Amino acid sequence: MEPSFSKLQTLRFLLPILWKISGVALVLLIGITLIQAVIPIAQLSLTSKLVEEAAQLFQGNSVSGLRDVWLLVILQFVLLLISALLGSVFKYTQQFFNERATLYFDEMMSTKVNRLPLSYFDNHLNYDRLQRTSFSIQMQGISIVFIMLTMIQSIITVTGFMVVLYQFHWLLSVGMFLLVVPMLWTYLYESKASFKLFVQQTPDERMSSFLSYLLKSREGAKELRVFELADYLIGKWKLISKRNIERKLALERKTIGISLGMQMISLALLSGMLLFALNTGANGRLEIGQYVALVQALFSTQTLIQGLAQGYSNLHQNLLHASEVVSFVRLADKSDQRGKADFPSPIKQGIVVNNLSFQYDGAPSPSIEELSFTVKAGETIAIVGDNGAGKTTLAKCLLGLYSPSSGSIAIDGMDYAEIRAASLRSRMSAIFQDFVQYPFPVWENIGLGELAELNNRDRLKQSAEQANIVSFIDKLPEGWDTVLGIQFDGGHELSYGQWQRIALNRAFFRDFDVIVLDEPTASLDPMTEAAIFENLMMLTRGKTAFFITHRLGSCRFADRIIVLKEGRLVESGDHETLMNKDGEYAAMFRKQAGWYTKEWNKQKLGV
Ligand SMILES: Nc1ncnc2c1ncn2[C@@H]1O[C@H](COP(=O)(O)OP(=O)(O)OP(=O)(O)O)[C@@H](O)[C@H]1O
Repeated sequence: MEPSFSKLQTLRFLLPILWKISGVALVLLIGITLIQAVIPIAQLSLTSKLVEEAAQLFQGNSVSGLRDVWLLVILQFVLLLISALLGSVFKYTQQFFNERATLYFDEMMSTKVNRLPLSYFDNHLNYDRLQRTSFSIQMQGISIVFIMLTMIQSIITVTGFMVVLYQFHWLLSVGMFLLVVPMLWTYLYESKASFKLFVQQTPDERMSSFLSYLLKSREGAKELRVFELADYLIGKWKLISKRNIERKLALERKTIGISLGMQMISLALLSGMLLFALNTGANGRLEIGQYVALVQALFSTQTLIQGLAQGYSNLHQNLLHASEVVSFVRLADKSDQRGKADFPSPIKQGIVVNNLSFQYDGAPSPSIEELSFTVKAGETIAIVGDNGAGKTTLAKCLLGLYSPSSGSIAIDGMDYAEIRAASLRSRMSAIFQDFVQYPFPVWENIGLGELAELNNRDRLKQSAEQANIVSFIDKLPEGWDTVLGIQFDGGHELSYGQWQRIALNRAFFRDFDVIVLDEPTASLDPMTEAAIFENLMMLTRGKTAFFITHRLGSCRFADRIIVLKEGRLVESGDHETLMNKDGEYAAMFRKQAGWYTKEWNKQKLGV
């Protein structure tokens, strides 16, 4: 996939950013580059003079004796010293600039990723793009400035050398110029081919890193041992990695062949020019000092031209990588196209879901279809249904994380799309099935629910009291300051259910109008679960709450139950109404209740 930004557009986007990162460093780097560019030209004329003087001295023809030679040697020493000093300053400034730029681009990417709609993460092509953008930022994007500086330096030096060569004979400068063509072609071919391979290989590289991570991660450790999967997964990883390596080596073989051909042409040209210089010398038209300078100029120019061609091809490749970054950043900017209204807090009337359908990117059919229901402000709604019925999808739509494919959701008559994203988020809270386990202290794990109150220990304690987890926190080795999880030094691991209680508290710590709880008690013991549901009324008083659950007993706490089946709403009403109706809900409820009754015994299972 060819990035959609031209090299010029990419440069126009990048250069002001690089200037912003550190203008002073840029000026310093450019200044040093310019000085370093003319030093070799001065060196060349010094060498010529030095050899001339030395030849005179050795033959006993020198008028001034050693004095002039000494002066030249000192001059050469000073030039080399300046060059070395500037080299060191350049190296440090480069490192400084690199570190700053990496930080800047990493931050820019993380910010942009988090501004993208959640649906961005539902398409595998976007994961490929994210991977490529990260790689391009880390490895390539910011080297553009250094490549350009090196090229400027080489162009100035080469021009100086070309002038020197031209003074000997115009044929030499033309011959040198001819060297550029095959070199440039070769390197450009190589850079285009390797970028194409980089894009092609992204899905395989992703799978390979996923497997490599799984094989070394804590998440995979249990299953890999129980099912003895290590050898199988290592084999799978090796197969993909070998395929990747083979593709890279095939490209390498091809480019080495082409590059060898190019080198032969350039060496033949160079040898021809050396013979020409020797011939000129033999005919008495060159002094020995001039001959030495000429040979030095020829070799240096050849090396510099090679560097220039390589620099140009690197620049080309880097710009391709950078255009990945630019198109990603631009794409993120386009995504936030919501309205400007504020969330109508507190909610007075309620939420109206009207003909809501949502289809995932690339999915063959909608996951929820034509859902219509209303929720009064302050109501607690249970959402139930089989696996894959569309409960979580509906929850994400209710949270404004997904925009409807068709239909709408409105709060107090205001369509979600009209509300500013930040305003909508600030009034919503949620706990998901796969909540995050932050390896931070307890207070931070809970406080993250409402960043503005993160350091308000009194509010944290009050919220923990309401959620009934104070005694649990007090029993932890360092109470509120206990770092959770064992990934880091001094961390204390919790059971999944304990983690869930912390995550629940985080959700309730937020100052919200609407809360969505996706299987909030799935890992809790029956006593804790009962306590939480009894507490739910108090915790959500005056707020609108949705909870998804497979444990239908908890639906008794809901004002209303919404039953989904294959993405459609099939029933809605409170527990009594739905039981009396004797439809889907009643069937599911009886099935579950049967597990706890006398009739459900071993005989029924045929044991
Ligand atoms: N990111 C996705 N991309 C494509 N399809 C998806 C995605 N997430 C879910 N689906 C599909 O949408 C349908 C509804 O999924 P959803 O997660 O909403 O169901 P659910 O009722 O919450 O299920 P469960 O009870 O198992 O959690 C499923 O058929 C699923 O395959």
